[in-house]
Amino acid sequence: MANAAWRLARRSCPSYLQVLHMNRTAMRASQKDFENAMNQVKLLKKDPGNEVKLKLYALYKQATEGPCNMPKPGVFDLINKAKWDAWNTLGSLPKETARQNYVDLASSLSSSLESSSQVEPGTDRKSTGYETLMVTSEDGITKITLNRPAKKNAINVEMYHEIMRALKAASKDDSSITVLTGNGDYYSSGNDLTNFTDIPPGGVEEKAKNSAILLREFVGCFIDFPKPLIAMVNGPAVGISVTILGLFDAVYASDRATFHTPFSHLGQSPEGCSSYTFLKIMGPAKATEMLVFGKKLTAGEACAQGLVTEVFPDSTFQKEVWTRLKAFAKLPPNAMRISKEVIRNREKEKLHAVNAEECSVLQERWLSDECMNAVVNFLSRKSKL
Ligand SMILES: CCCCC/C=C/C(=O)SCCNC(=O)CCNC(=O)[C@H](O)C(C)(C)COP(=O)(O)OP(=O)(O)OC[C@H]1O[C@@H](n2cnc3c(N)ncnc32)[C@H](O)[C@@H]1OP(=O)(O)O
Repeated sequence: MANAAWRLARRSCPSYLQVLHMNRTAMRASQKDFENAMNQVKLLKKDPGNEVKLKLYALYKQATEGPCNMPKPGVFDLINKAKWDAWNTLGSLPKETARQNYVDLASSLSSSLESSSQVEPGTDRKSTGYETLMVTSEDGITKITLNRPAKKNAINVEMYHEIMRALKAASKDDSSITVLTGNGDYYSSGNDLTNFTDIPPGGVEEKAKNSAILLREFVGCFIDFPKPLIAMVNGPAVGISVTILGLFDAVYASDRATFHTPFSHLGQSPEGCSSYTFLKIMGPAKATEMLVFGKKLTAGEACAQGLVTEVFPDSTFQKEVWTRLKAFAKLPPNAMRISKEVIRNREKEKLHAVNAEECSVLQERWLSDECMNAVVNFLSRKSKL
């Protein structure tokens, strides 16, 4: 119902921006102003963010139905509870005032978001053009560094897109090998769990569908990457940052690194083709311990099981691995690319099918109580891995 209201608030019709600006001077917003404001919201080019969307939702409900007298949703029904809270906060605000406030808010959003969208995209970005990564290319090596150290390099939606962009660029640049690593003490803590809180107008089902599409495309880029792809696992790795290692050509790890895929704890299921690659790499028994029971492996254990190529003491990790990679990068690049093709190509079709299936299972999992409760627990700081 709440989503229906949000959709209603964004229902399409012609633009009435000018009329709306004239009406802003009136004492009270008319029904027509209100409808225009709803259209204005619909036409916003930028997402105003969850807080503002909640405010719009609450004002819409107050303006159309009056004070909130719905039963309060359960504590784990995170999204509907946030909506209920926003509406309930308006208390006995009169319908007319709510309508006027909605109109004012829509108008202010329209001017602030429209003007910020006129700024050239990327003008204040780093020279690399990435917000969440550092990408460098030298000595025949393109290095992609996950760069959200304060968040343990959790992969947010922007980072998923940037990694795909960086991989596509690396596949075409003149480097011969590509390296993925992390900045700070973590390699990556996996999927950014706050990704689950940005709910689109179509609700949680639409969110799950979009996430499955994103995940499939993301993993697809690793399956199809044409040059030798090397992971330098500088610290703990969690979730998807571990599962995709099965699609890399070599994995070098610091002895500080750990490998953890706690999908059952999170009410989720394996991705990154790990339901296929891990079984091939370490056999079903060990793969089950990791993927079903969430056993965390040390770097030594991961190496013994074939997931990691070699482990280095943390104190010499960078020096030793870079010396080796620089030597690899001097090998004839076409020979390396073709050898990778020979080794990997016969598996590609299978890997894409596995990827599609894993994403479709996850799409359902993300809607489960088990998964939603795990995310709520993390966000409310009740649980960590
Ligand atoms: C759309 C495609 C989906 C693909 C499916 C992918 C699935 C997965 O990857 S499942 C794995 C998801 N990851 C996790 O469940 C890890 C959650 N994080 C933790 O349990 C802990 O943060 C930790 C064990 C990784 C580190 O603990 P600690 O050393 O105590 O550090 P903090 O918890 O204080 O973390 C610092 C800072 O970073 C934020 N953060 C860390 N990991 C994540 C994360 N995965 N998502 C969102 N935020 C994360 C943490 O909240 C702290 O932030 P502040 O409180 O703002 O400082």
